[in-house]
Amino acid sequence: MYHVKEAFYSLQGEGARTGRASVFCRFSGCNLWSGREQDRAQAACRFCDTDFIGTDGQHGGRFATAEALADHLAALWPAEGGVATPYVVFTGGEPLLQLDESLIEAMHARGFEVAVETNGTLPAPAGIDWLCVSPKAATPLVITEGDELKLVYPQPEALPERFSEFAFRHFFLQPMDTAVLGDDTSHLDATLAYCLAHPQWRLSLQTHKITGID
Ligand SMILES: C[S@@+](CC[C@H](N)C(=O)[O-])C[C@H]1O[C@@H](n2cnc3c(N)ncnc32)[C@H](O)[C@@H]1O
Ligand SMILES: Nc1nc2[nH]cc(C(=O)O)c2c(=O)[nH]1
Ligand code: SF4
Ligand SMILES: [Mg+2]
Repeated sequence: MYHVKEAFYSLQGEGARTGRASVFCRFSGCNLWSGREQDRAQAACRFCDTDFIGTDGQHGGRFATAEALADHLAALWPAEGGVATPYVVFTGGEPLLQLDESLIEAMHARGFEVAVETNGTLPAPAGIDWLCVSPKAATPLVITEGDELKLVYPQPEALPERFSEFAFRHFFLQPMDTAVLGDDTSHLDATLAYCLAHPQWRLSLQTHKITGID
């Protein structure tokens, strides 16, 4: 059974594929935080900007089979999609708690390219076309290669230097959004300064928050 908090059609807001039309599948649950505010201060990941509890969001639900979930997600891609390759982004919560080869194959069978946004602490199934790893604090990474490493910045326990030798095609720093923590500090200036001083790293802005799309 797959548990999906929400699914929606939008533009990828972050990283190297910013602006690309995407179906998002947000799985329920995470291995680094319960998702409850009272647990945040003790969690392994403490700055999460996302509600991933339950299955009650838009187009959320419980799906018994990979085929059923794949049909549900494929239906969110516009019928007049033209020549663009359909694209699905599996996120969460932590998608690698639930994503498996059957679901990836079912999306490929429907013509989709498959992207994943993961915290990198769990092994990835075969067949992923675009893998984005976003390391969290002191947690041990089991995925040390992929397409992009997108580090939320700053994290005193996860300095960029720790990851700069890993085998990723792109290295991004994304300013930590602390609004969800009731804090209006901007981490943009520090992120800009790091990227300017270390050209290996590129700036990733959460453009969906700037534009107000999903
Ligand atoms: C909500 S997470 C879900 C996927 C996966 N659990 C992970 O952490 O990569 C999606 C993306 O949002 C980023 N993110 C989460 N909270 C953020 C925040 N407060 N500011 C900036 N990026 C954040 C994560 O680092 C990750 O790249
Ligand atoms: N537009 C948009 N782009 C995104 N990229 C990663 C997201 C996520 O929450 O994983 C996300 C999201 O929630 N919305
Ligand atoms: S690992 Fe990802 S989903 Fe889990 S709490 Fe952190 S940012 Fe949120
Ligand atoms: Mg998000």
